[in-house]
Amino acid sequence: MSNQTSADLSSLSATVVNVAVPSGARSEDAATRDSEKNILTANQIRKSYHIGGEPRCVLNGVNFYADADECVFLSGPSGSGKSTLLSIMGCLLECDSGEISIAGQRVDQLSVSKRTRVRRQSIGFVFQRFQLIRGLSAEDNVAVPLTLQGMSLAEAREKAGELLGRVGLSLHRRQLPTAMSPGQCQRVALARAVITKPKLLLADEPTAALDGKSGAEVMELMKELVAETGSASVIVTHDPRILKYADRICEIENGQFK
Ligand SMILES: Nc1ncnc2c1ncn2[C@@H]1O[C@H](COP(=O)(O)OP(=O)(O)OP(=O)(O)O)[C@@H](O)[C@H]1O
Repeated sequence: MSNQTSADLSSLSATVVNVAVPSGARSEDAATRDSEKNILTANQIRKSYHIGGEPRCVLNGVNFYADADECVFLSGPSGSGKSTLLSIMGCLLECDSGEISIAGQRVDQLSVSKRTRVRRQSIGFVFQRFQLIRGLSAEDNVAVPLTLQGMSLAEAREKAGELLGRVGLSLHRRQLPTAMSPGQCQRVALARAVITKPKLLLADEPTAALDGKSGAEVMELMKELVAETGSASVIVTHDPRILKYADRICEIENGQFK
């Protein structure tokens, strides 16, 4: 993620107050929620990094949830642990302790290979810098997750082509990412993230590298595509321009949600 200025952060906080987006991350209020809608639950997540042989606690007993049809923003100062939490929830990084459930399945105790399977089947990722494969066309980038699930390349390409049409890139199917604009690249990355209809979409600063118009287009498409599958989305962002897309904002500080 980019290093954002404190001005950006105060702007985000100020807007939180102004638009009155619900805040809060706690899973203790589960009794008041519809458990059938729950997609992601994280309970008492702890994570330390060892720096110079010394442990440094980044997440100190974090609780979090995201439900179907919900877009939750994660905010907080630089270094507060947002990306770490996102990586743990995305089965990319192991926590030291705590429980994570995705679509009703505990994932924190799974073997690496089983967590990889959960990731491929249930989670889509969007990154700030797109992370497209440079040597593959837009269509093949989007087809990759389907082929990893066992679909033939021909069928995967057909579905990828259809989805690229949905995100306004039907004329760019055969183009390499290096020949596309940042906004177009992020739309390809979004298509790649949702092509398997994942239950959970995780995005790390998806609009930070985009101008306002491209960022809004990506967010509109993300909301539209995620709504079709009833997925939950969790977005780490410092970008006050996209605040209106949040259903709930959770602010992390000193290893815990405020
Ligand atoms: N692999 C690692 N090894 C050691 N320390 C790490 C590692 N990854 C992250 N950290 C440290 O953990 C803390 C939290 O990092 P993280 O990237 O999760 O924060 P963040 O809130 O996403 O920050 P930013 O908004 O600046 O991207 C930071 O102090 C960072 O330097």
